[in-house]
Amino acid sequence: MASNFDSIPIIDVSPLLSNPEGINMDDPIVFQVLEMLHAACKNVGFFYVKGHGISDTLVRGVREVSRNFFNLPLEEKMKIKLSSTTGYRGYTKLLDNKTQGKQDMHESIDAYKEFTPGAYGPIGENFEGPNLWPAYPQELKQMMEEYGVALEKLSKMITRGIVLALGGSPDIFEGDRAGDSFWLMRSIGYPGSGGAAHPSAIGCEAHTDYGLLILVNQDDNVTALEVQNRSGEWIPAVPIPGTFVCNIGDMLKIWSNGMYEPTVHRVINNSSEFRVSIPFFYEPNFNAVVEPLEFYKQKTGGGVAKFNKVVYAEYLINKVRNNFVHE
Ligand SMILES: O=C(O)CCC(=O)C(=O)O
Ligand SMILES: [Fe+2]
Repeated sequence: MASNFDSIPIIDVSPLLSNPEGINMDDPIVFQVLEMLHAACKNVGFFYVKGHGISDTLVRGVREVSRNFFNLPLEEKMKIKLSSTTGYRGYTKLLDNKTQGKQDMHESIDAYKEFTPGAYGPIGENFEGPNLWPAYPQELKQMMEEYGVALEKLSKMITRGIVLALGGSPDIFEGDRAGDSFWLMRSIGYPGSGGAAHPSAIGCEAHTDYGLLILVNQDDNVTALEVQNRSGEWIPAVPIPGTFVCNIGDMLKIWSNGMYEPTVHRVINNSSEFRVSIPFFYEPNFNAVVEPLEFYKQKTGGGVAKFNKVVYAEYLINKVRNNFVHE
């Protein structure tokens, strides 16, 4: 449960990356990072990730190239339109995405992990690829693919740190759980208010995210993401150059038996600038069965499960079907 935080902690994760053989718990600096991760997940549900080792060129580059795409005429962008027949991959125009039933003042490109058609039977057909990339900017595909590889690695490492913080086995979320994460990357463009009459001012309605862990790469010059504390106050996630904003999702709540709960957040772009952000959603395996883990049941309430199990793909399809305006 989010506490009455009034700021979002900053965690330098570089000590977790310095040992390629694994995270060394005996190192007091590592230990301190793990403690900070646990406290941030428990009390805030959000933290900035610093020292992540991903090049600034790539982090800024994916935003700039996405911005160039959003600047194209609508008819050009609609050539890669997302629908239920594209596996929910591709472009969604302004106001065609819904959060909590309300239209969002944003446009986006969604790319999911690609998998072999037929790999998951009938339910998998809903999400079969390939991803849809535009002819222009031509470099978007390659940059986003490189970005996806880097962000999956980073998400995995942070997840390991969260488990190790309580003395759990670091690979608890690998293998059948999230070892083959069905991740989603979403490039989002939020128009600036700039005095224009918008039918909706909310870039993204208040919500929690579905998966395990989310890393948001946001423009440096616009503050628009807001995080709700226990008293209902909205705390701005002011951009800190060189960091990602990390938050936890619904599936981590179930797996951790409520040790960690996702925090409600929303996006409002009141600036005059067009804002680009790229959340990377680190998710369970497509067909993972998500239920409270024994390790966390012991830590949270005498071994008793507080939540029912969920098949991730079923959870996802229900969410996604409610999210897009279908014509
Ligand atoms: O744009 C952002 O900063 C975050 C967007 C978000 O919360 C989401 O897409 O789930
Ligand atoms: Fe979100």
